[in-house]
Amino acid sequence: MGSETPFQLPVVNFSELNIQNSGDLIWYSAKTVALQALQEYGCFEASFDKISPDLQNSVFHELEQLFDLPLETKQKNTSDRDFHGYIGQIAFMPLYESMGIDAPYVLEKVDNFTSLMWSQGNPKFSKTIQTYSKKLWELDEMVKTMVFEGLNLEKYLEDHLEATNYHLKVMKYRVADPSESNMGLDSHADTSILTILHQNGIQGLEIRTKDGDWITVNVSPNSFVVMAGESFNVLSNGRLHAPFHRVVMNASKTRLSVGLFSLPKIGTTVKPPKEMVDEEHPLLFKPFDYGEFMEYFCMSGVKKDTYGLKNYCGLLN
Ligand SMILES: O=C(O)CCC(=O)C(=O)O
Ligand SMILES: [Fe+2]
Repeated sequence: MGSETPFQLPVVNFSELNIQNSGDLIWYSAKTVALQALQEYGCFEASFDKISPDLQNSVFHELEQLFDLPLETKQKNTSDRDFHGYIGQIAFMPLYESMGIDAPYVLEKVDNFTSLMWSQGNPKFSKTIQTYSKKLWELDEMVKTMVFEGLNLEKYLEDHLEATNYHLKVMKYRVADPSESNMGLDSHADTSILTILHQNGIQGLEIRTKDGDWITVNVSPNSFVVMAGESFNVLSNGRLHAPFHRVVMNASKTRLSVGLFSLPKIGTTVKPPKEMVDEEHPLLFKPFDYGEFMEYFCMSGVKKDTYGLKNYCGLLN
């Protein structure tokens, strides 16, 4: 394991794009690259100057302050949903800590989180995270518009977006002690529809290709990694690849990262539109409910290098 060849993911520039101009040639060429990359690698690098370097610096500055809070404070970030609250102090991944905020583009939601962390409030934190999340959300919608257009599923897009929830996860990976493993986060595929990742300039993300090789993703400064999760794999009836990925901490500085996860709303049935199923593409999954799947997923224990959703509702297991 771990051939770790330096590798450049396909890059898509979203800076000049907006959904209103989806008839333009630049939209079309960006869409072609994005869709191909999601099919081949399950991810691509996105540049998006609507999130300026200044805003990025502010986000990571605020996150430094957040992770510097006492553990008892950070542990006030609880959730009735698995994996949505504080995660950390885990024996087999000691470098990792994370916290989560649902619907992070809603100021009130971020404020609720902020007031748990700082009893006197912290308007700067709230506003920075909300502004940033709203822009990430725009990027998420552009990517989904491209995928739905590219797969001729435009007529389903609106309902699909309506049936989606968003969760922002903020993460910290500390530097490993000499006696510790440098594995920051073990290999997994996201269960989300799409995940948009962003880091503080410290590398560490690795992706497993369809051939099983691990590649180090050197993300350019100011760029994002857009990645398909298993829910998109199901929705596209296998067309989009959900890559296994992990974080390896070879850096000598703390790595901070952020992920905007889009997730199917609990109580909605996820299944591919009928256009995705034909003789050449037999149905690969039973329809599923994300909430019921998560219950199964947590009960059965998260297993390294295993597709949870495929295990749960795959028809060809
Ligand atoms: O920190 C990263 O870049 C990756 C995080 C990740 O894969 C996850 O939270 O699912
Ligand atoms: Fe992930």
